[in-house]
Amino acid sequence: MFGTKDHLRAEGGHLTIDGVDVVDLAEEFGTPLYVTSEARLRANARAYREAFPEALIYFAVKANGNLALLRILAEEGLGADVFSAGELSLVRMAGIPGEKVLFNGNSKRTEELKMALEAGVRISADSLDELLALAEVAKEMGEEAEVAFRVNPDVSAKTHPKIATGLKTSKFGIPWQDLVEVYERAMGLEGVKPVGLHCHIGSQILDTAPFVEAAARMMELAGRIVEVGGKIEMMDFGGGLGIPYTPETAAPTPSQLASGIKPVFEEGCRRLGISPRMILEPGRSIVADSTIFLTRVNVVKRAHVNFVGVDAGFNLLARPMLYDAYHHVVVANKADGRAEERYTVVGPICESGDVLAKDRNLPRIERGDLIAMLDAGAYGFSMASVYNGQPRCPEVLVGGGRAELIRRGEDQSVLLSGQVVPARLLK
Ligand SMILES: Cc1ncc(COP(=O)(O)O)c(C=O)c1O
Ligand SMILES: N[C@@H](CCCC[NH3+])C(=O)O
Repeated sequence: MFGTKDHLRAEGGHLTIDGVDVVDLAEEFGTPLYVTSEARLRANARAYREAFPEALIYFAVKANGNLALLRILAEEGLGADVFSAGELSLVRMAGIPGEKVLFNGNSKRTEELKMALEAGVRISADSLDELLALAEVAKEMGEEAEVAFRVNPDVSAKTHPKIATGLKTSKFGIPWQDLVEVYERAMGLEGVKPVGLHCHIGSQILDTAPFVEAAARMMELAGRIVEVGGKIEMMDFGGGLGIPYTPETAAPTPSQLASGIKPVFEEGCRRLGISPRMILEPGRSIVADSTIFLTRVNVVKRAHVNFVGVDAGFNLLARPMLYDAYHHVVVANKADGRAEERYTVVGPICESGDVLAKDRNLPRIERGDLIAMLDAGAYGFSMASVYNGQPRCPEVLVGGGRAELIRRGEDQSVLLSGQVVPARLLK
């Protein structure tokens, strides 16, 4: 019933996650609620480790920054791709060692460069300007920064335009035509040690061909760097593997991705006589399907369309609003009910775009029913906000047959957090 998601079942009319009834979870922890299957998260991490046994897998923390989940991924041997000082702090707290971290970013602050150097992590330079700034900072600190270079390979990832990152019009990376020149420049700079190349062509990519195309371009560039006497210790091919959000979608597995890019990498390395470490940076394909998002029905309004008003909106799950993204909907307390009516599920936020799911055929819905949105683990909570005065919800981990709170829900005090009212306005 749930495709390859064997952590989800319909049992006695209720949706269960790893054998735990989600209707009970909603009672115990309240709604809205993010619920993650530990078993599924570990299985996803292992699928990558098995498909790429000789590579380093760096989890993209932007997909999900929950400490308990990062700790599980650290236990599974994963490193991390971080995109800010904040994400770097999180992975260090989760126990991911500095040598398994790459600090990415297209516009890093000086303090972030310093923090990365202090933490001893490798840095991906996104531009010549940043490289020069980094060299200065490193010299001042008496350090040498190990630097990879983010390449813009000008490859179309065939995904939603807002999440394609490897086209020449994208803000990310150094145009591939300029790369060798920048690398050579770095070779002559004090304070930096160039160690390899990095790319990331986009997210939710459902075909291995763009990855293969980007890998070929990266190996071609590695060849040109070797020709000018440069060293290549790492080749990071980024993340981006998509997942089947809709029941009709097919997505490549990590092992299919490996069949596509490994031959290009290995053949290139042989030809060039180099032996860099391969790195991948998956986010979505590790965490998305491990997590469901639960939200309670407040109202059913029969109007031009049948609206189901729930207690969570795009403040807590922004993907449908931002990218017209599809998340499969299950009525969790009627999980094996027959589809009887067509509904549009909307949140409580004061914007017409606050639609979580459009035109879905579902069992008959009434106030109090529990809606589960599937595949919510990536870019779900991590993109949540308190817009419209809505504090963020709790997160729960299901593992070993029990459920544990892994993030407390916020109360309204979060809305006051950091606010200062000048005394003159308090009269
Ligand atoms: C540099 C970098 N690496 C890795 C990722 C992870 O991507 P995904 O979650 O699609 O695997 C991203 C996000 O797109 C990214 O910007
Ligand atoms: N936030 C996007 C993915 C962006 C990836 C970050 N470069 C999503 O939810 O699909």
